Amino acid sequence: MPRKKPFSNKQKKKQLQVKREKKRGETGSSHSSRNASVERGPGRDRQSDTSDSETTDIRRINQQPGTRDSRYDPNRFRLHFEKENKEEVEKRKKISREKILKPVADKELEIDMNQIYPEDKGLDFPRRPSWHYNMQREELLRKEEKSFLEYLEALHSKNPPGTLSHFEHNLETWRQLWRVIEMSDVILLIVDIRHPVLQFPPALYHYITGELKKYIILVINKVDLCPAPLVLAWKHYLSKQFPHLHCICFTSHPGQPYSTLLQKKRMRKKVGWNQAGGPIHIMRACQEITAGRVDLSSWEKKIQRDAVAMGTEGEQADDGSESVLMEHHSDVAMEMNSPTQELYKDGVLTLGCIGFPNVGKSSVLNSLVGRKVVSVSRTPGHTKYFQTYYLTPTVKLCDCPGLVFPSRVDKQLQILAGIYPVSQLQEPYSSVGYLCERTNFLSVLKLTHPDHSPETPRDPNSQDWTAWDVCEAWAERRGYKTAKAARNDVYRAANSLLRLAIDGRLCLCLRPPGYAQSKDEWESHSDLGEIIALQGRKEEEEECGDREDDEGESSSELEEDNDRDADDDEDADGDDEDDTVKADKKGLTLNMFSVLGENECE
Ligand SMILES: Nc1nc2c(ncn2[C@@H]2O[C@H](COP(=O)(O)OP(=O)(O)OP(=O)(O)O)[C@@H](O)[C@H]2O)c(=O)[nH]1
Repeated sequence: MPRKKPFSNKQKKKQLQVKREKKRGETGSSHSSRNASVERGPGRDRQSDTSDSETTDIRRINQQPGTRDSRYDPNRFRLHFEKENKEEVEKRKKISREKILKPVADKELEIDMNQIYPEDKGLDFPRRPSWHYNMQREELLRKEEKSFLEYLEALHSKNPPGTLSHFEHNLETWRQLWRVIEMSDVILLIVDIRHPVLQFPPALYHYITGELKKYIILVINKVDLCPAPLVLAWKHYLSKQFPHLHCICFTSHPGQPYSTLLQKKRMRKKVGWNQAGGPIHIMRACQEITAGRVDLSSWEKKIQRDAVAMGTEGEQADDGSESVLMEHHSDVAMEMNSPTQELYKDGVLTLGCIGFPNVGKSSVLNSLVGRKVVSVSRTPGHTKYFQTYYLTPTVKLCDCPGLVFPSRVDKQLQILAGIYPVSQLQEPYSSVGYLCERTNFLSVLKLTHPDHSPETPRDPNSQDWTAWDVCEAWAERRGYKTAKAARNDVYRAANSLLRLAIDGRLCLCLRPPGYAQSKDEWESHSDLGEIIALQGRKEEEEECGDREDDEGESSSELEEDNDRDADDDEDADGDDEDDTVKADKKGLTLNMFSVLGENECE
């Protein structure tokens, strides 16, 4: 009898998952070829379902637990990124151990749009191929898949291996974008003020404003995380580059610069979502765009009501009891609308929130509504389905899952911008190195150099740091130890540092080209007061946050969160604070999404 092959639990799980997927396909439920994502590489023509497969060159991230509801697959819109070459990963690890970190010149933080999205590299995004109402479902799906393959081929023909950033390979998620763009009259494109050029694909701008002739309101979000002069400089740079944009600055957390996660949650619980800075500016931009074709007076009144309620402590701004949140689990592929359909249908303005993962789309939506209607998380790719919500009888909001467009940005910077779930990174150290070379990490983290090798003893006060040293010193400071050998858990420390950066607590802000020369001009600009007021700061506080001043919180404030550094849902069940406190009391890292594999690093 042949010997049985060893079969790991992981393999078993995968086998069961594949079986389940197959079964669903056979029963004719929503999981058939529509679920397919197309893969590049040796198996280029092959199509796969959403199950994990080690044989492909696409990595599927954010495995979600299955639900009893067999109508939809929670993993259908998982992030799909190209797998990284093993040797490349090992090489980067080695460099992180050996390369001495050197602060980069300020000039290097100035990033031009053309560096990220060079015009001649064909950095387009997948478009929905033409269709007509008489098409059969299967025919349409095949056509979309074929067109997606052609898109990938064209992209790779202009960009040699290793030059492209991580980008979304899940066709299902692109379909969600198509649908949201089709049904929206005005697009709210949301970017993070710390790195707006990364998240603003010019191809999308040209498609929406040029081909579809629709308007884009660029919501420059999280302005609480950047110094006001830099916010102004970015706003002017983007408006100049893209003249058809309506640029709006926004924050869901005004008045709380660099507050800890715990403070942020407590504050939100106390004051709710209706204290955001910016909804009125979005409303005014919409008034300008619609030019009286939609009656927006109900929205204006709502904002006034919210402002009054905010002044009356403890009062809930708007219970929104008449509004309904709809999750669209349906077959998006079959919901066909012409992208140039009649605008403002039935006198309703539909606003579509789109953007990269983690830029704060759901938070903007909650802030516009004035309370939590969609869930917010630090984990990128949290929003799974597009969701619609009536803000008022004449204003409909639509939240789209985050999408990563192809670009030529460094993967290290992409990770710091929060597009990749940190707990699932194969190699976090090079991103830590990237961060440290661009921030004043030593003064913020107050680290002591580890004297980590008896063969090459180093001066503990040495300024020669490698990325690995930083992680080791942070592990030592936070008491992160490996379970087996009780050595410093460097991987966990690296994850923790990256999360601090993504949350904006160790702040890395890019700058528009020429910022260093024109800094004085921005610091005395007449619009500065408006931005500072939006941030909820006082003028004298404004100095902080710049690289040469302070990159974030003090080391003790960073520690206040006490290990709360997992990829967690910020407001799961709306009862986040209690969970946090419980976790803090126990001194444990509570990973509500242990399924994400966070604990694997321990
Ligand atoms: N400091 C600060 N943080 C913010 C702001 N808006 C959102 N965040 C944080 O950014 C993270 C992501 O927010 P979400 O609203 O879930 O982002 P999203 O774009 O919907 O993310 P996906 O679901 O991945 O597409 C959360 O940790 C939020 O607390 C803001 O204005 N300021």
